[in-house]
Amino acid sequence: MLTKFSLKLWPDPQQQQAFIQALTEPQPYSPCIAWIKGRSEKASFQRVDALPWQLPFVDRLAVGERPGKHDLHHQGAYYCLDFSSVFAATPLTVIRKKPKVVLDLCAAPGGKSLLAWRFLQPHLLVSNEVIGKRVGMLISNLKRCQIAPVRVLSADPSVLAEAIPASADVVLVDAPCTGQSLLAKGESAPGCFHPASIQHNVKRQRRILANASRLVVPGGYLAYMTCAFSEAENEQVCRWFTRRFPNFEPQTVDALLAFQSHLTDLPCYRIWPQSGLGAGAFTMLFRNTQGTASMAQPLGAWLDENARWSSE
Ligand SMILES: C[S@@+](CC[C@H](N)C(=O)[O-])C[C@H]1O[C@@H](n2cnc3c(N)ncnc32)[C@H](O)[C@@H]1O
Repeated sequence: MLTKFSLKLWPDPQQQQAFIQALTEPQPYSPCIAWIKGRSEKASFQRVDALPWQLPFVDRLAVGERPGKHDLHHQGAYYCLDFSSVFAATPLTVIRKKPKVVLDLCAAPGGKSLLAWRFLQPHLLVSNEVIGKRVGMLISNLKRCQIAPVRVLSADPSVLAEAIPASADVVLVDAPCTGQSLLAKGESAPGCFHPASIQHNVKRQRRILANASRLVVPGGYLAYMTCAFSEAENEQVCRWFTRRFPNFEPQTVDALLAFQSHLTDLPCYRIWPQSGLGAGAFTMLFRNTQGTASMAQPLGAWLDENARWSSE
């Protein structure tokens, strides 16, 4: 099934082989940390050279470093992530104006929330995780890293779209997906190449994006990302979104031009597992071009009533 899948992605047999090999013989990638406040002198990790587009508060470490074991991690000095997550969050660097509200719709365990908070410094971060049993780890990570001000919600995106429409300057959709890139980390992702599983995810991704579109203020941004490789869950979902919601304009990210997806002419960016940078990621940014006046709802009272956790 993997061979058939790779044929759809790559016309070139060498690329197909490299892709298959990255998934069947996983190699370790550089671990990565995002500093929450500033770099600490106490950390003696061996770093590898930063890439030109790497977020300035992120370090890539030498393979073999174990930053999750260090006291500084327990103290919340940094957050550990796969470099693919840093890549997926990089389109946020296009956003020049400090946002009032950043809403992360699919937030647990919290990596993208944290990167967005750290880079954009919003007046308020709202991190939502619909699956109840995943909310605890999200709160625990936000608390450990002392992210504030933040409210944590646990609601389906459709509920939020109804309750607090046009309320966020930036909405993140790090969508649930087939998780195909887990294989490149040596983890399992049962059924991840099965067409039925891909279609199930596509439907869910479209539904989340449609609801997300209602949450973005005019002039605001919507970032879509996954850790899947299938064209259906990525380029095709984005193509569907641009047709269905033409007021959402695709945004070019100059820093990522070298990562342009070869599967589309939309500004979609990808890290492939055979690049050696990370297990894999897809990312695309849209801007809501409908009007410029803010239609933001008075969020505060609704959040006070509905938040599962608040930093204040
Ligand atoms: C790729 S993970 C998010 C990772 C997270 N953004 C991070 O960087 O740490 C996708 C998340 O979407 C959640 N999810 C599952 N079904 C969902 C739905 N219907 N709507 C919104 N989120 C959903 C999953 O529970 C999961 O936590």
